[in-house]
Amino acid sequence: MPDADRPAATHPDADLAWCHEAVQGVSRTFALTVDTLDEPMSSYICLGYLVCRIADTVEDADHIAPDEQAALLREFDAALDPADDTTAADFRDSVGPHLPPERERSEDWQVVANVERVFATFEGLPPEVREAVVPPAREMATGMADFVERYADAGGLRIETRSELEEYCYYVAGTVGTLITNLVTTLGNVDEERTERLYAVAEEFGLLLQLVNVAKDVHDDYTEENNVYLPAEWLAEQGVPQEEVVAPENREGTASVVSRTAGFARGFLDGAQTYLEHVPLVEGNTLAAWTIPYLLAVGTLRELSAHPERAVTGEGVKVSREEVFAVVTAAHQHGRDALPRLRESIASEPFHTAPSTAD
Ligand SMILES: CC(C)=CCC/C(C)=C/CC/C(C)=C/COP(=O)(O)OP(=O)(O)O
Repeated sequence: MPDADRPAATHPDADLAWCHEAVQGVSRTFALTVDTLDEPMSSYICLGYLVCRIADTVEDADHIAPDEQAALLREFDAALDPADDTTAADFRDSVGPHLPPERERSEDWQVVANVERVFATFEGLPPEVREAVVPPAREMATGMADFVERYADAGGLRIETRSELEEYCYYVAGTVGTLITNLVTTLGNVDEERTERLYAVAEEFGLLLQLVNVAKDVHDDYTEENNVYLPAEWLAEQGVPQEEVVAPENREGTASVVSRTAGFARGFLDGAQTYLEHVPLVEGNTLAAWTIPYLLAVGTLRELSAHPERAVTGEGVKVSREEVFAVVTAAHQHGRDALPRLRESIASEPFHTAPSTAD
């Protein structure tokens, strides 16, 4: 959207408050993160994430035909493009017929329905914030459109190889790493060497978090969204066709691919930790905000190793509420030097039962 056409938020404070409320409903990860950041970074990340989440909701919608989904994602990209006349209102008009009826609308779809409000609030942020968010958000939306088109005939995504899984994770989460890094490096006075170092590992942080989700959500991704992210080549080695990924007779075979995916994710832990060791704490950015998802990923990987089959049956793989609480508390209490010790402790046993939490 060109600058001249930028709508002013009519009730900026109420709109911003609405956006903060909305984040609490759509993402457990970002609910914690946004709460743990200080202002103004908290609002920058809140809006940046909501913009990305709209694309994600369209991409996950299996009630929309793939060609229509791809067209919506491309229109969303155009609405973000400063050089294009397409507006959030145009996108809202196009997505309108696909919105679930108001009473049945999930929080994700309420955010999509309120795209104009999200954009108006986003437009009220400083220009350098918008310039940090828009390119990665556009890369995400167009990457998602490409994937939806690639698998249009399959009815849902069917990742084939390890490298395709990595490519997919880059578009849906690596781009978020870039978005965060754009914000913390352009708003802070960060030297070139540190900036380069951060970009080199930001993508790995996103890949880590997304691969953990891929490994733990096998059942729901297939039954609720008709997507199989476990690579066909890995499943084939276990004799499992992608269409039978959650069939009871394939439980063991699929579980071993879940473990393999968790191992793949583990390979990105060092990169994510390097990010945490160097991320600049500027404009309300806090170390704890990013330490929390990192340590929760470590805990989820531990649970995945212990019970990979639970990702297949739908029983669910997650760290307990008590452990989340203990991790959040520890992330607030400790600095960068404690990261290796916290990681090691959480990798071996649930954190709230570990002796070191009583330190
Ligand atoms: C540099 C850096 C910090 C990179 C990390 C980038 C990042 C946070 C990517 C988001 C990936 C992700 C899987 C979020 C959680 O899922 P979700 O939002 O779908 O919701 P859930 O938490 O409810 O599963």
